[in-house]
Order: sequence, then C-alpha cells, then structure tokens
Amino acid sequence: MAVTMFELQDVAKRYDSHIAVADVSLTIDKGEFVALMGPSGCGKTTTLRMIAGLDRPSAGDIRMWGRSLIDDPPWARDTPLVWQSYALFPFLSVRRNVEFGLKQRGAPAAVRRAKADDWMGRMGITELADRSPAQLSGGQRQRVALARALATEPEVLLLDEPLSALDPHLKVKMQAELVRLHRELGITFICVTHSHSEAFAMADRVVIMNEGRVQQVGTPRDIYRRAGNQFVAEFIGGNNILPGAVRSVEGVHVVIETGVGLIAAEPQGSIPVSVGQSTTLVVAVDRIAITRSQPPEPANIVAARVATLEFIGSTVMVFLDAANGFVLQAQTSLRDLEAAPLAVGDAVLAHWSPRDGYFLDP
Ligand SMILES: Nc1ncnc2c1ncn2[C@@H]1O[C@H](COP(=O)(O)OP(=O)(O)OP(=O)(O)O)[C@@H](O)[C@H]1O
Repeated sequence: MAVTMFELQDVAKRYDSHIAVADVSLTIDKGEFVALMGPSGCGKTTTLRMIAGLDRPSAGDIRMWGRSLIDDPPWARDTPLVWQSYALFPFLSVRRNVEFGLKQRGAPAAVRRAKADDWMGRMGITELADRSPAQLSGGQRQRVALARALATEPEVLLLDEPLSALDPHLKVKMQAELVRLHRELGITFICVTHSHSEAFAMADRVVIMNEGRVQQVGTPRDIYRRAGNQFVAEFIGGNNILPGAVRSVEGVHVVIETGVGLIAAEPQGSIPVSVGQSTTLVVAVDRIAITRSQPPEPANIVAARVATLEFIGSTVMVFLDAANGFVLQAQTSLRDLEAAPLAVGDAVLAHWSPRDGYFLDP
C-alpha cells in the first residue's frame, strides 16, 4: 500500500511581485520516482529547492512523514540534492567528496572509508578514488555526485537536471542507470527536468508545471493518452490539436467542424454538449494512419500531401499538409514505410477512428 512521504500544501514562492511558484499541492509516496517537468522558468527548480530547504516558501507547508520541514535548515533535512553542475568540491579527491556527507554527520573514519568504497564500487568509479574532480569527464562527475549523495543512505534523492550536462549517448545510458538505482535502492527520487523524453522514460509519475502552477500529474502513459489541457497537449508533443465548433451531438457521437473538414468523434470522458460550442479535439500522432486508397469505415478521412518525413531511429514522423494550412502529424515506423513507401509531395489520405480522440476540457 502506498505510504505518503511528502505533502506539499498550497506551496507558493514569490520574489517581490514575481510569482515563481503558485499554490502547488502535491503528494509523493515513499519509493516513487517523480519527475517535475516544464519549460524554462515554470518553477520546477524552485519547488525542488524548497523541498531541499534551499528556498523558503512564501506560503504553504512542506511535510515529510507528516512533519513540517519549513523550519528545518537544509543540512538538518535528509534530502540530498544532485545538481546539474554536480557541485563537487574541487580541492577534494573523489574519495573525499564521496565521504563528505558522512564526515559532516560525524561517521568514524573506518565507516566512512567502507561506505565510500562500497559506493564507489557500485557507481564504477573505484579506480578514480584519488583523482580530483577536474580530472574527470562529465559522466564520471555525475557518478561521483550520485555516490556522494547516496553514501549517507538517504530516504529521498533530489535531482536537478541530472542529465543535462551529458552528451546524448551518455544521457540515455545514465537514464537507464538512474532507473536501475531507483529500483535497487527502493528510495524516493524527485527529479527536475525540462525534457519530456527524460521525464517520461524514468518517472513513475510526472508533474507538469507551467507559470508556477501544476498543469497535470499522472503516469507517463495516462498523460500521453489524455493531456489535461492544451498546454500539456502541446508541451509533450505527439498530438494533433484540432480546434472546432460542434455541429451535432447524438449521445456520444459528436461531429465538429474543423479547419480540415467535418470530423466525427466518439470520445471517452467529457464531451462538448451543445451545438455551436467551441471545442478542441486531440488526436495522438500514433492514432493517425496514412493510406493512398479508401480506408475501412468508419473513419475520419483527411486528404493531404506529405510535407516532411522526420526519422527518429526506427520511428518516423510524417508531417502532412491538409486543407486551410493545417499540418497533421502521423507516426509510423521505418518498417511500415519500407512496405508502403512515402515521398514528399505524395497525395495521401490520413485517417483515424472516431474513437481515437478526446476533447480538452474548456
Ligand atoms: N532568486 C530569485 N530571484 C528572483 N526571481 C527568481 C529567483 N529564482 C527564480 N526566480 C524566477 O522564478 C521563476 C521560476 O524559476 P525556476 O528556476 O524555478 O524555473 P525552472 O522551471 O526551474 O527553470 P529552468 O529550467 O530555466 O531552470 C523564473 O521566472 C525565475 O526567473
């Protein structure tokens, strides 16, 4: 059963008249991997810093195991933070860096040595023990920072853009390592990132923020399948967003008039109920198929021309020019494309089932 570890209750942070974080309420369970994600300036780092005790909220409360942390200084909290820059002590060796938190807590030399050995071994940096941080690569510094934070055996690890200084290849590798570490240790990870691919690849739950406010909280799958609002649908990408006006409603069958023509929808969840009402339909890119001939009914069919093909590994994003300047996006695979080739300029039919879409709440 889930056990609540952190509760953020109406937490706000103001700098003079600027609101960095506004009324954030959030519960984080023991052992969860939670990612705080959003564009630059959305307040995610400030939220993490308030959990770590580096910034004091202007309003609200932060509780850990039911007890308010607000008056605890950072060093009295069991909330180590791994920084984007790793913030290693430049004049200390790797070993001394890893031992640092233990020394601060008064651990005897023999215990410090044993724990540092253990963590350097686990992070694969044993042979670097006597080097200084300046003699390390970005990936090695990252491992030292993680070993230093974890050597004190905290119940939570806070990570501020932990992968952003790494090259793309290393990023993917460290992403998998963080997930493995989290699973092995069973402690809570709270990670700030602006990258939705990072957040969605690693976290159990993602908190999407914008302009200091939480926009949506959910599992990666839930958020991909149903964005809570237009900001989220646009920010995570992978969605076609079709604004329109309701033409007819019969039970769950709704027809809307959009820039690409009349579109039928039989959505799960809330539907716009009155004819004439403005609404926004979201259809994920993996729900749209492309053919050259008439697809099986019932389907929404939009005539379009292939504008661009974007290859992302074995996945291919096809951008389609439709009516009235609308661009539809459809996701396919390299394998399917090899079976039915497409070229820029080809006239095609984009189609999807009326059940494959949902309306954003107004
Ligand atoms: N010490 C400060 N004084 C004044 N404004 C601040 C301070 N720290 C942060 N802010 C402002 O608060 C807002 C939120 O900042 P924050 O660093 O939390 O955003 P972020 O989402 O982490 O962005 P980034 O990804 O760019 O780090 C920003 O508009 C920022 O300029």
